[in-house]
Amino acid sequence: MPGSRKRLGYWLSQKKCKKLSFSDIEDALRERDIEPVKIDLEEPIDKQGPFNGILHKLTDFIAKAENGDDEGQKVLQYFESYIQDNPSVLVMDSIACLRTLINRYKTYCIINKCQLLNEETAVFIPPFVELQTNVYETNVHLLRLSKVNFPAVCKPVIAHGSSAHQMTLIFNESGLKDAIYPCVVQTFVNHNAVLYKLFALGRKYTTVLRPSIKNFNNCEDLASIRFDGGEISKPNSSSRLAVQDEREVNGHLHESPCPKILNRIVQAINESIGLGLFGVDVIVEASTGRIAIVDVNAFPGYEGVTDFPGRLADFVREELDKSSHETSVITRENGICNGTNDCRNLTNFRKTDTEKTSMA
Ligand SMILES: Nc1ncnc2c1ncn2[C@@H]1O[C@H](COP(=O)(O)OP(=O)(O)OP(=O)(O)O)[C@@H](O)[C@H]1O
Ligand SMILES: O=P(O)(O)O[C@H]1[C@H](O)[C@H](O)[C@H](OP(=O)(O)O)[C@@H](OP(=O)(O)O)[C@@H]1O
Ligand SMILES: [Mg+2]
Repeated sequence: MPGSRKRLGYWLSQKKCKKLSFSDIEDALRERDIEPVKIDLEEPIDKQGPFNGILHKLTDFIAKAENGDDEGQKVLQYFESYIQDNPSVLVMDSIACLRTLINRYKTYCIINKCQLLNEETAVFIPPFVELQTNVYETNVHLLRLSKVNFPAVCKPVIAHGSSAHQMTLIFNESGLKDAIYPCVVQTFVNHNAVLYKLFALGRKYTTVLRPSIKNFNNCEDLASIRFDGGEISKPNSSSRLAVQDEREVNGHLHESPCPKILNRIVQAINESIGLGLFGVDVIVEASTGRIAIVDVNAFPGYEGVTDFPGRLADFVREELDKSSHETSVITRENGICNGTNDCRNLTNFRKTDTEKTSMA
């Protein structure tokens, strides 16, 4: 029933709980009549329920499972079989959506199909290509075919996990020997070293300004540069790569992107990938003012979002209420279930891969 007391299972790493001050989130949830229960992944989940919803960040396990790791596969298997047996439990976010998101190439491809990306909105994804192995001639050919220009950023295909942020800036074709494979190579866009993080909860979001990589002009002869993609745009980044030389500034320095367009970007990603808790990293192309989407992150840090615990708790409450409303509508319309276990899933979080693709 919408408005009634709910039980929310959650699993976040200890590090993530600490970073988010999860005890504040627990208080905010309780204020909204939601009882948070930490899930022990080593015990059967059904014995820890019943749950109306589950909030989690299992991306590291998903990334490990993709790499064939036993622990990752086991955790996911248990989790997914629990969800299969309890389809009325709302999962924030669904494992299927996160599987897409941890692969940078798949994520870029899905967003690229959104109607939002056009000349009128001036939103784009910088040209990119997936390179599987270090075969120089093939890679040069693929790069040219995909219209990826130099400088370019080489990013690991898998976007989460320990080695997901090791990136290489390359300035010419011979730099391809320095990339770590498999990777996605993407044209580097000069943006005056400013990045905008859009921290989203469903369709609502907050914009936070961050440091970013400086401009590069006339740099065809530079040697490749390795960097940690996860560190450059942190609030207190101390990277020399993020220090903009005033002489290299192009166009207008701090032209903020139009909030209406940012709003549409968040909506498009919420719908096309089916995510509820996510961050979008955008930059403004210095020479044109166009907005480039360069990264989408699952359940990011939300650092800089005012009253994040309250906003997250409001979001969870709304989603749980929506979910129980949808469940009771199916019950009335089909007479197929009793409102507990038999209902089909309706929300974005639980769309199947086929449904998601057709929405893109
Ligand atoms: N196409 C691009 N053009 C210019 N700069 C870029 C581009 N792509 C990424 N960057 C820069 O590289 C940094 C890391 O890129 P990206 O966000 O894709 O990596 P990440 O490791 O997934 O980071 P995180 O997950 O912490 O957001 C960005 O913060 C931005 O400064
Ligand atoms: O500055 P933000 O909040 O974007 O930093 C995020 C980062 O973008 C990634 O989402 C990280 O997730 P992983 O790639 O899965 O490691 C987040 O790490 P986490 O430890 O908070 O989950 C960063 O906060
Ligand atoms: Mg990322």
